[in-house]
Amino acid sequence: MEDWQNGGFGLYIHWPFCQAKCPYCDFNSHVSNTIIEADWQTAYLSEIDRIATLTQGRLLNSVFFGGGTPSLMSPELVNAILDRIRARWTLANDCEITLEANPTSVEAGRFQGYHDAGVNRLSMGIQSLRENDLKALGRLHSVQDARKAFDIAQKTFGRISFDLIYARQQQTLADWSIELKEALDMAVDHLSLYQLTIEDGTAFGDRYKRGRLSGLPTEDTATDMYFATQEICNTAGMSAYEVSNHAQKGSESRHNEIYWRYGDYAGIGPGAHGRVTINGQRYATDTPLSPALWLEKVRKTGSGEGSCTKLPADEQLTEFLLMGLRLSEGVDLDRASDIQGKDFIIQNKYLSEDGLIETENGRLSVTPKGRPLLNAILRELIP
Ligand SMILES: C[S@@+](CC[C@H](N)C(=O)[O-])C[C@H]1O[C@@H](n2cnc3c(N)ncnc32)[C@H](O)[C@@H]1O
Ligand SMILES: C[S@@+](CC[C@H](N)C(=O)[O-])C[C@H]1O[C@@H](n2cnc3c(N)ncnc32)[C@H](O)[C@@H]1O
Ligand code: SF4
Repeated sequence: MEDWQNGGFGLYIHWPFCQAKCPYCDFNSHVSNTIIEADWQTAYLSEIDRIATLTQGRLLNSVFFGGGTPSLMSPELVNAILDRIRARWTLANDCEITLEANPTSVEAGRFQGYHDAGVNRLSMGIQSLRENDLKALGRLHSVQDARKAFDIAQKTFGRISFDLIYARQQQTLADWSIELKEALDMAVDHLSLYQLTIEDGTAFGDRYKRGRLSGLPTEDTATDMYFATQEICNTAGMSAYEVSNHAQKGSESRHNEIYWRYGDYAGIGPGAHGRVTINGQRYATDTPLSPALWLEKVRKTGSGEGSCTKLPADEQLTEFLLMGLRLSEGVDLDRASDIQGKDFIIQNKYLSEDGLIETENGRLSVTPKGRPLLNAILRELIP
């Protein structure tokens, strides 16, 4: 086996800029009007060369342009990055190349260019199909923009996905059920459905602390929304393959699966993290968060690496379970034993007696009933 013990190998490229900062978002994204693309291109290509040297001979299963808003990159920049990647690694025949896009008309105008550069999957941040809610979420697109951009994407790419956020302010269970069905009518084969999380350090986080974020559903309503989501998507043939990700069979995101199957991925760009195995040793890598510092570091030292830490077996096992149990397919118990160097034993017998987890054909998974309790289950399973 290897590569990496079947999770595969991918590259994550982080573009850290957005046109405006959304009030809920704690991703590493910044608004700047002084972006010199040529400098960014030089830095990305230099990082690709450095990482290619460390991972020579590996077969690439996925490239993911994430952000920030990668659809603000010019197609020429995306093409230059992909050209360099194609020159440095062998790409698997079915290599998935995804780019995250915001659905404004300007960005939709670049879709063909991304396709021509080699992108074969587009992931669109639609977030909501309700005008007022898009405004409350601070988005710059309208529902009509989103639908138009989606149509263009559908004509351009073989695979498309979009993200929606639910459990929003003033949203009821009935509202969400109708909106979700409208989304499913848009004939997609992959959907990411995220429950709104109020993150510290965001505008929503600040408003929430001051008691100024009104109309959020209660925890019980949000849980009901989660179960309704599962039911509606199951009926539409779009079951969850991970907590928030739904797909038709065969349309699961390869890139996401690399992370959840605990494969290897190298992170390029400000704030990108990676898990890379070199000579049998698994490392966790990261890079400086600040776009300016990252750019400066690559230019001056020839490396954007912030830290590169050997992962001890117990941390690997924790990560393996944390990631893998999010997937409906669960984790391979033999691999858990391999990682920790002795048999992996489930200590708490009540978890399976209560129908929260199950073991079948050498795999351990969390049942649909257990899924909302995933964090509590993980605490019981991690030695
Ligand atoms: C890095 S963003 C996506 C890229 C793109 N800039 C966009 O906004 O469309 C990835 C996704 O995470 C989700 N997301 C970000 N912050 C969230 C939050 N606080 N709660 C729930 N989902 C969130 C959004 O659905 C978003 O599309
Ligand atoms: C937020 S998810 C959105 C997925 C999207 N809905 C789709 O199906 O394509 C984006 C992907 O990029 C990865 N990612 C996001 N930020 C990252 C970072 N800073 N370093 C490495 N990977 C990152 C995530 O783990 C995930 O696989
Ligand atoms: S949600 Fe997307 S567009 Fe909004 S700030 Fe975050 S990364 Fe940027």
